[in-house]
Amino acid sequence: MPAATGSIIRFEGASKVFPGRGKGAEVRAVDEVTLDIRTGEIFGVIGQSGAGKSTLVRLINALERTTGGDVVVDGLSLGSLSEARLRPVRAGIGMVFQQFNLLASRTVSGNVAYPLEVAGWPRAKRDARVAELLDFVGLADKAGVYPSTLSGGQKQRVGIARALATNPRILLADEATSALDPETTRDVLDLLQRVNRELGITVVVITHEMDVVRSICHRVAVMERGRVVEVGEAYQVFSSPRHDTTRRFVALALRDRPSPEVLARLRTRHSGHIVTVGVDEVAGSSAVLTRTLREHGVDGTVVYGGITEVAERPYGSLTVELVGDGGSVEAAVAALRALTWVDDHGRADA
Ligand SMILES: Nc1ncnc2c1ncn2[C@@H]1O[C@H](COP(=O)(O)OP(=O)(O)OP(=O)(O)O)[C@@H](O)[C@H]1O
Repeated sequence: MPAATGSIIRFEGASKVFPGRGKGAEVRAVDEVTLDIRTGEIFGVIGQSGAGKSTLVRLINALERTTGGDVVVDGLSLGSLSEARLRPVRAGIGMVFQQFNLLASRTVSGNVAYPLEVAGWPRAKRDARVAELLDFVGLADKAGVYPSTLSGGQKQRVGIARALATNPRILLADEATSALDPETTRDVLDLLQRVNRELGITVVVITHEMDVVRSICHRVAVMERGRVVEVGEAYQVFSSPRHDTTRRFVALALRDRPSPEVLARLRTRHSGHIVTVGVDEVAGSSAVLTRTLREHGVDGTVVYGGITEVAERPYGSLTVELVGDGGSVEAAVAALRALTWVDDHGRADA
């Protein structure tokens, strides 16, 4: 993880209230959010549709202005800045969108060059920068083609190259992978990770998929109805979610724990004592599990589960059928409990 030092973006009781449409009530899209995003990190904002994620992120580049509180970017309080003084702040922030927003009438190079033209870069400098960016995103051979001929993943790479053109310190990615298939999503997430690591750019990722957070985010905020209901290190939030909304997102991303239906099927196939055991960096690995069972003379058969990576650290659970004599299974379960969390499903006939 890059060294995350001071905060580059700070929400200070920031609110955005939209007037009601027609006779409808006003919408508190962002409701008194206080939050720090640190220099050099990949920060995720997750929440269901309508939670206020897009609005929160649009407050960072002042595409939306706060109606209460403030947002401080690089030490500048946006609430007090005029439109003219916001311009250089916006130039230091790149943005990529779910629908790519490429100009169909321009080639790939033309799209990437666009913000440089707007910023008044001379032709030769512009061409060199575009070549460098296309090389970085792996599209040097597509410079002269039009966006309509590109795949979704390639379009998003162009979007990222364009967003990086003017050397921003911050990149905002609003559901950047939501229109992509899983394999292409992985490629684009890898690219965002390189943007962060190799260029030192702070990346803010908005998503409704915890899998995106699991793959690349260092820290995450969970939003619900305009509020941040949980914030922390991605690993911490995955391993001990405190809010119900967070728990639902985590369960969807990991899919490692057996549902009641799966458990019922497991019982028809396995008559022994079934437990689900947490596997994480602190509590050790599946090797610790195996050793503990061996020490108690208990046989363990993995019947369900999965171990994945959260923020590049191991995390998951294994559901195991335990078979042993006398009280050995109970003793083994007690020993496991001392190491990690254990969900004891018992025996089918218990
Ligand atoms: N310009 C606007 N005028 C009125 N209401 C708005 C406006 N923009 C957003 N909203 C409302 O603010 C709330 C939050 O919207 P926002 O788009 O920020 O949520 P989101 O979490 O990004 O959801 P999604 O993923 O569906 O975009 C929603 O109820 C939305 O209808």
